[in-house]
Amino acid sequence: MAEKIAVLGAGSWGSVLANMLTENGHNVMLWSRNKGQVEQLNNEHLNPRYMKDFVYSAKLKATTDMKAAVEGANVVLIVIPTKGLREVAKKLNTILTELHQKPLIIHATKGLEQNTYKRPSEMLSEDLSPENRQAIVVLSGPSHAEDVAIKDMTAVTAACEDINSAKQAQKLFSNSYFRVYTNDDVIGAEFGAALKNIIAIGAGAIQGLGYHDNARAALITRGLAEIRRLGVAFGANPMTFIGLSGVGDLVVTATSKNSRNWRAGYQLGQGKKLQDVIANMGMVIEGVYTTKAAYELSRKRQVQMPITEALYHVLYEGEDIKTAISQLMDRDLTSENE
Ligand SMILES: NC(=O)C1=CN([C@@H]2O[C@H](COP(=O)(O)OP(=O)(O)OC[C@H]3O[C@@H](n4cnc5c(N)ncnc54)[C@H](OP(=O)(O)O)[C@@H]3O)[C@@H](O)[C@H]2O)C=CC1
Ligand SMILES: O=C(CO)COP(=O)(O)O
Repeated sequence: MAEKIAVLGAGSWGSVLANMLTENGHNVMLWSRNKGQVEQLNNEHLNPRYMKDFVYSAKLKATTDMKAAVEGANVVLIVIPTKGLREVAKKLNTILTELHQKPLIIHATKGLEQNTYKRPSEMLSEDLSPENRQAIVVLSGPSHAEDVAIKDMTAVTAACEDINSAKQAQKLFSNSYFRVYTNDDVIGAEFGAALKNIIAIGAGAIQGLGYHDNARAALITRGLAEIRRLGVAFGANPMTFIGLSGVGDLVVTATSKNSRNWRAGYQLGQGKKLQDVIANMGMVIEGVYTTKAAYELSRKRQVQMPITEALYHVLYEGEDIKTAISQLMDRDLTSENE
């Protein structure tokens, strides 16, 4: 059944998901705060800053007016970086109160909030009043916008404690090249999504330094161990970390040149300065901020996250990457399952 869907956020992922939902037959309105971008999407079906050379469906409509986007929508998909999520959620909450609407909320944000260490669904459940929303579903998994845009085969997870809402999201997004599984473990899905970006920066960095396949496999595997440790400490199901929103997303992000986090790490490994890498990316590098939040959270909770800690010292205290790697390798020898 065709649904009316508002998509908030027209960056690489929001715009490609909006396009896919349009092609799935839904009535989609894409919201962006950027007037020029909206005009170009509506008139030329292009969004070159975020998806160079990709031509969007002529049926996809965009607007800078959030109220117009949301009016009549029974689903709101939020695809905003962690840093801007509360600002957008608060604005949405005011609009939903005015419109007396109660849509299903789906989000695709991958990160943890600075200082509070909250997951995106926790932020949304605080800023969107219960009378203005149904359940909150997390859409997560190995899904670079660039691959979905060219209809490459992709599989992701729709996670929600309310499994019927997860199933609703599953139906909306699924098609011949995009397969959605359900999961009821929101905590695991969101920790996996946020923390894999840290390891992806690390994987890029070691490749930028000239290390090879063994090093990357070691980093991914031991990265997964510490992602799982932190997630489980907060109540995640350990099985979720061997699923799409865990190892799946970790593998794609830590091995793909499409990954903003991997590319950032690669440039750092080649000696570029963090501020220059951020300035030149032109898109969000969530892992830079998640590294700080996860490092602080792991210390507070007394969970061992040696790779995250090493990257924190590199990104925030200016430690030389080679020194950080030596320190990681020289730690006391230990058992794999600790
Ligand atoms: N790119 C991908 O392949 C995937 C990304 N994700 C996740 O999705 C989220 C979004 O990523 P992505 O699309 O890549 O990000 P981009 O950097 O490509 O785009 C971010 C979008 O969010 C908008 N935005 C940022 N802050 C605000 C704000 N305060 N108010 C209104 N709009 C805002 C930007 O608007 P403006 O242009 O005006 O700055 C832009 O449209 C991230 O958490 C990311 O980890 C998840 C899966 C895949
Ligand atoms: O989450 C993603 C793919 O699943 C996108 O990762 P990047 O932000 O590193 O490009």
